[in-house]
Amino acid sequence: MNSATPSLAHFKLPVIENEPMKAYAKGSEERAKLKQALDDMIAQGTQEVPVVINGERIYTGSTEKQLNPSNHKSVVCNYHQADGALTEKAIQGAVAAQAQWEALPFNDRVAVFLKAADLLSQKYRYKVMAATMLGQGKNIWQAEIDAAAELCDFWRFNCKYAEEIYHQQPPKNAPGNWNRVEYRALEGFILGISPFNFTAIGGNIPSAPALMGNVVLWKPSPSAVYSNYLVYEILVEAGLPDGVIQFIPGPAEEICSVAVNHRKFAGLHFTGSTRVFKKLWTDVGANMDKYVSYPRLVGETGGKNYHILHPDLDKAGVHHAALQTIRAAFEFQGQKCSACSRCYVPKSLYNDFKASILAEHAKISQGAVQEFQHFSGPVINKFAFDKIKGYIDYAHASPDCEVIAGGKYDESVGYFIQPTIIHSKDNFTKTMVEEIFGPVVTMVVYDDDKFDETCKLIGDTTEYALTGALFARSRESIVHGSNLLRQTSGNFYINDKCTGAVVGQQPFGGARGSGTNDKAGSWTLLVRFISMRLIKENFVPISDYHYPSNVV
Ligand SMILES: NC(=O)c1ccc[n+]([C@@H]2O[C@H](COP(=O)([O-])OP(=O)(O)OC[C@H]3O[C@@H](n4cnc5c(N)ncnc54)[C@H](O)[C@@H]3O)[C@@H](O)[C@H]2O)c1
Ligand SMILES: N[C@@H](CCC=O)C(=O)O
Repeated sequence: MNSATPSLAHFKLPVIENEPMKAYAKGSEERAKLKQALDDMIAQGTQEVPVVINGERIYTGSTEKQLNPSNHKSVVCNYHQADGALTEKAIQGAVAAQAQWEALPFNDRVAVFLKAADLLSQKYRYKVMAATMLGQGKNIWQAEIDAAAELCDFWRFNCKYAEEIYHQQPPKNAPGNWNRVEYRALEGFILGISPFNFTAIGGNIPSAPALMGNVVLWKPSPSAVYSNYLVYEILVEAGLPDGVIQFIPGPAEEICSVAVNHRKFAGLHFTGSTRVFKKLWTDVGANMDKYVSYPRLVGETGGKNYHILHPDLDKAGVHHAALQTIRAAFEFQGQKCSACSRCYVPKSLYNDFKASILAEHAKISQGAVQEFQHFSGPVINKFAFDKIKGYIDYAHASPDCEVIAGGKYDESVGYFIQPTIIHSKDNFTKTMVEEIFGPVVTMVVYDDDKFDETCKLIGDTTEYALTGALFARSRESIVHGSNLLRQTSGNFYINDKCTGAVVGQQPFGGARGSGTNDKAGSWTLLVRFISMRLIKENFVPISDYHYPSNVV
């Protein structure tokens, strides 16, 4: 008999609010505590990160290193890798754990994630931020909005959304009947694959399906293993039962091949590049005859996000757009799927916009993240450095492009690439079309009387449709532009930068090449990981099978 808490009440969640963000101003308590956490983490040296399956921490001896991108001679952790056999063991353990986890009353599952959020908010905030800064190259503010605030918000708001979903019941009952719906987990396991660039996404990838009663194999990014492992241990301390989430860093293709070929593969929760998601989709498609049910494939992928300025902007509006473009293009070195990497400027405003953005660009300081004054830090690794460098070298060599700011790079200590601004005469130059995922933004100029055509160009230029922003003054321009740009992004911003969605405020995601647009940070993501069962209970026995219409 299940030892779950008997259902003796309908519990109400605590009031769910966004995690307050701390400013880390000079002399503040939070800055001192974060500094201490950074110093401690630097002093502790390289950490060992295990595979965790069924609660067992497994040091396989097959290890890879996660480097500090600010100083790539420094090793943040050695992580032990799962292989195919351990992946199979993780699947068996997860599937064995599901029945008891799903049967746990909703409030007991919720309590794990609410407690994890409070543990992160208070006890572990600075440690997880320090791991995100040193391991992934985020400065203080980028670490705060991600590894502290957004992850707390994911954990808390998902509970609120899940409660709202559970309250969705059939509105009508015929006399003598009671119709009810239960929200089952999916049969089998979910494969969760997370990217390097947000610790919060790492935490949400396994947590969202698990909250709904699913069991998950979580493969973190090799460039975010340490912070993701700390997140995992917080979930364990919060009471997550063994086997519900299996933590399996390791060779992605080997792990995914075992998982995607397994009969009990019930779904994929992926965030990462479009290329990888499309490959996984085809791998699943090739195995459809093996599965118990149709797997749920949920993916948030690439972006080639834009800012467009309307000709009706005044000088102040142009300067505001320049400031917001600096933030959207260069925060976290442009390593956000939402980063602004293309900018459309009307001819009449170009000189003012160029003057503003160059003046602001000149103020950007770049360096190691533990030197708090820097707005810009390193890109994540050698692969990214070489890829982004290639786009900059292309621009330097292209007759259609002029590098008007930045354009230099240095990997002698960390993977540092200067925030770079390109002016292109070609609307379809490579840096206007392809995702760069680095601190590079390309601007093109359009004729003032070609706003409508430019809006169409925005949609026709890339495969992506993740985020975009329109800067305009009049309501008429805002309405007109919003309508023309409807299909160009899943997150559309008006007079604001195209990055920075907050859980509970701006559900996040895009369609086309940017993903399935299931919207992380909203209820629509959670419903992808449930399978409803309708229950109709009849209270009144019948005495005859005939219907009145049969009586003649
Ligand atoms: N839309 C969003 O919400 C969102 C959020 C973050 C990142 N992203 C996208 O992710 C990319 C950057 O993150 P990244 O560099 O970690 O992406 P990535 O695709 O290189 O890696 C993402 C995850 O996939 C794994 N992976 C890599 N190759 C794989 C394979 N062949 N099979 C299975 N798994 C594989 C990686 O190990 C990692 O865990 C960018 O394209 C960015 O736009 C999108
Ligand atoms: N949700 C984040 C982007 C996540 C992807 O990298 C934003 O809105 O800036």
